[in-house]
Parts: sequence; C-alpha cells; structure tokens
Amino acid sequence: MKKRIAAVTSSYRLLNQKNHASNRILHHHRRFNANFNQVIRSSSTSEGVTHHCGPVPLKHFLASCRWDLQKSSLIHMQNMPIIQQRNFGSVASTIVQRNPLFSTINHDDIIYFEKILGVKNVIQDDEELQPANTDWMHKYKGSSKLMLQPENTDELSQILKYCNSRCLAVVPQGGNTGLVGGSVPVFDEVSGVLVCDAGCILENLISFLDKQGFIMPLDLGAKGSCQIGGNVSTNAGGLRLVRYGSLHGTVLGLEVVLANGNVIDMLGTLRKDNTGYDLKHLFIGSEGSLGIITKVSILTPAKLSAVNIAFLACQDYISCQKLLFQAKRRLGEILSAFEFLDAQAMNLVLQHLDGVRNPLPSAIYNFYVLIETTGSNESSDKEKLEAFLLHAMENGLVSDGALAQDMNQASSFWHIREGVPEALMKAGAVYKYDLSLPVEKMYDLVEEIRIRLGAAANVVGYGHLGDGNLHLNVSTPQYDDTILAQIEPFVYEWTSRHHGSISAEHGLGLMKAEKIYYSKSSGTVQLMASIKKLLDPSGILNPYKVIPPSLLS
Ligand SMILES: O=C(O)CC[C@@H](O)C(=O)O
Ligand SMILES: [Zn+2]
Repeated sequence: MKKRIAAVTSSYRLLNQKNHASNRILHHHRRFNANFNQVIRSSSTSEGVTHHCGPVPLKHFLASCRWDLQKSSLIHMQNMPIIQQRNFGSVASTIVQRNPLFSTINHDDIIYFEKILGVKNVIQDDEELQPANTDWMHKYKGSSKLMLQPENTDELSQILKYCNSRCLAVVPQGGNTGLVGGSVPVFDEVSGVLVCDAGCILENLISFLDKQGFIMPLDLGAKGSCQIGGNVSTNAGGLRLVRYGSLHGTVLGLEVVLANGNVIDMLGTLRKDNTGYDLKHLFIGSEGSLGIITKVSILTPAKLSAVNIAFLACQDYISCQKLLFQAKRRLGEILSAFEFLDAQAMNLVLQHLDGVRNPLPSAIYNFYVLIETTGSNESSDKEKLEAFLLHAMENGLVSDGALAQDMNQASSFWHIREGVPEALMKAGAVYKYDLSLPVEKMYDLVEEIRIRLGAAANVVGYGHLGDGNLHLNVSTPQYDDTILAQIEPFVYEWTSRHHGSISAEHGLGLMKAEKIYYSKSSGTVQLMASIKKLLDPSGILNPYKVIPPSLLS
C-alpha cells in the first residue's frame, strides 16, 4: 500500500514541476477502493430518511378532490413560509381553476374507501395531510382533504375504478409519507434484473442490491425518501445518467393501473422484445397522468470495486467544457459522473451547510468539477485517471484539484455538489430552472440572467454537465413578481431558441404545463392530449399537470 502512495505522490510532483505554477497543486490523497456511492451520499432533501431495508409498499395517493364545499372551489398553489422561519413575504398565488366536472368527496366515498383499504389507510387528519399537500420547496400548496394508502395493486385498481366512475380526481404521489409494509423485491443475479413494488424507497433498493453485488442505474440526492415508482413516473435523471442512461433505457417492464382500474401487465424482464408498441414508455416520465405505476422491472449494473472521485477547480467555463471533452475520451467507459458548480453555488454551500469544508481553499475559482470513475481494474483505472489529470493540468484546464483518499473525503465531495439545492433553500426564495442545452452555450444563459437581474439576485449555475443539463437557480431574499417577470419568459425563450428543453429531468408538473410549447411542437402536444383522453377520458389522473388543461376540456 505504501509503495502505491509513494508512486502516486511522485507523479503529482511531476505535475507541479511541469506546470511551474505554485498554485497548481493537485491535493493528492491516497485513493480508496470501495463502491462507496452506495453508502455515503447523504440525502439532500429535508424529508425523513426511512431506514427499512428491502421490502417496502406500494403507492400512496391523494384524492385531490375537495369534499368541503364551503371552501373555495379553487386549488391554490401558494407560497408558504419556508424552513427556518424565513419570511418570504406576500406572493401572488398561482391559482389553478378547478375543473367543475370533478365531483367532490362525500361521506359514502369515505365509507367505500375504508371498506377497501381499512380505516388506517384512509387519512383525513390535517396534520398528516399537510406534508403530502406541500412540495419539497414549500412553494406549492395543495388542498386535498383525503389521502389513501393502498397496499397492493388490487386495492389501487378498485379505488381507481371507483374514482373514475365518480369522476373524483386523484394525485398519485410517492415518497412523502410513512410506509405501509410491502413485498420482497425479486432479483435475478445472472441477468441483473430487479423486479419490485413501486413503493420501494430508492435507498432501500440500493442497499438490497449492494448485498448481491449490484447497483441501481440511478442515484439521486433524494434517495432516502423517493420511491422507485415516483422515479420512473417522472423519469428522474440524477447523478449516474452519464454512465447508465435514462430510465427509458434501463426500465424493462412495468405494471400499471389505468384510470378505469384496469391493471396492465407489461412487467417484462427481457432486454429485447420487439413485439409491437413498447407502451411502457408512455408511463415513464408521464408524471402519473396516464396511469399509476405499481411494479417495476429494471436492469441493474454490476457493482464495480474501483471508485475514484476528483474535485477539481477550473478558471473558466471553456476549461470545464474542454475537461468534459477530454474526460469522455480519456476516461471513456470508467467515467461515472461529471458534475459542475460555479463559484456562487460553492459559496452558498459553504455558507449554509454545516460542516462543509472547501477541499480547495487556497484560492477562489470560478468553477468546480466533480469527476467520478467506476471500474473493475484498480491499477488500470488509476493509471487512466492520473494520465487524464496530468494532461488536464499540463493543458491548463484544471487549476487545482483534490482526489478523495477515503470514503469520508469522497462523501464530503459529493455532499458539496448534492448540497446545492438545500443551501439554496436555506438562502431564501429560489426560482428553479432545469434545462437541457448544448454544453457550449449553457453558461451563456447564466451570465445573461446575471446581467438582467444585476444585484437584485444571486444567479447560480450547476448541474450534470456530462448530460448537458444545467440547473439554473436564482436566489433572492424573498419571492418577488418583478424578478420573476425578468426571468420568465426570457429563460424559456432563450432555451427554445437554442433548441434546448425546458425540463431536462424534473418534469413539467404544474409549474411548466403551460410552457410545454417551448420544447414540443403543437402537433406533438396534440398527440399527447389525444393519448391522455384515450387512457383517462375523465381526466381524473393528476389533473392540471403536464398537458395544458385547455386541451383536455
Ligand atoms: O434543485 C435543483 O435545481 C436541482 C436538483 C437536482 O436535480 C440536482 O441535480 O441537484
Ligand atoms: Zn439534477
């Protein structure tokens, strides 16, 4: 072991000599050898982390229909005071006009649901409903008065059939509330295919697979509370997409309950099946608007033992781009993450998250890049990474860097990147944009927004550079409509003009349903609306989201 450290250290001395620049020190630490991704990344959400291993339940879903006619017939999505008692001021609410065709819940409905689910899974208590009615940012507030927690496909099917016949709208939801038991995931270790219930928490699946020597093909900051059904229905991207691709590639099959209660078995486990339309893709990323996913089969990659993480500083955005270009060529098949954050994002993390230390404290840099490699051959992976870093430093792409020497350091590097959303939440109000853009144009947008807003806001750019996915976040002390008017529609128009997507991985939801035309042709949106009407003629599934409501009336 000692020998290896000595050898590695000398290679970085060489680096420094070649660069003749005293500040170009790659802080080198002994590399470690474990697939620590599995165990160390902390959840960046504020939601409680559930530690049950393996089996977890099915879906939770909210009946979003109101049953108190005395109250307004509107569903308000309004800003709430957020965590840590920060005052967000008064904000103009986004108000969604309630579809008058939907029924309201009555006493007989409750009796029916209790008969199917048992009293404990029919929740009307305001306190229990509150977290489910509020999004993670505390920006949108629903007003559902009832939460139903079916424990299996059959219960869900009966409920949906009933809701459909009564024209009661429902909001499918995963990951927000407590668990209700469930069944054991089934795993085939030769093919690496996992079959599990939709309510399985991502982190539990990761632990389950870890024991078998496999990993999940997706990893998210929110893994401690998000559920695989929610991940698939929103086509969540995350930190491993650069290596394993999107869920459209790794999900092999689904079981789905349609709005009318019909259970559709598409739970194949085959990599190849060319027998006609591959309908599971309709449900991946449709945000619960076409059906509710109850089971998932997914291809899981083998867990590889050699993992390295480098935290690097770049002086300008062009260096980040060139670094990515080189990483794809020189690290090739072992590259498993390529993330970036700008100085503004770094400062927020250092300022707002407890115990975070800057691994590169000797100077202030404009950009930071986190590169992870995952491979099966320690020595050749090491050689590759070192050759890559040497080349990058010689060419002036990297100004400083640190290589994690153990799990704690690796964890602390990831914590910086994954902690950006949480730091933004703590900083005040935040306007979030999740954009796909050509990599070479991406940061121009951040700079243009910065100029537009001047000192009124802290404009932050970070994200999955390896996937061309920018998280543009604008942070202000409190929500302000004049700021919003300077960002939108500018940001959407800019993205559309550069042939990008206004939602790279977060979906459209309520926030962007009306903005869909910036990224999709009207013919495509019409076809989406036709499919929605075919599968959910009464429009009860997750109303007002994804497709502009006017197209469905
Ligand atoms: O909050 C955001 O803007 C991004 C959240 C998440 O997708 C991430 O990559 O950290
Ligand atoms: Zn992201």
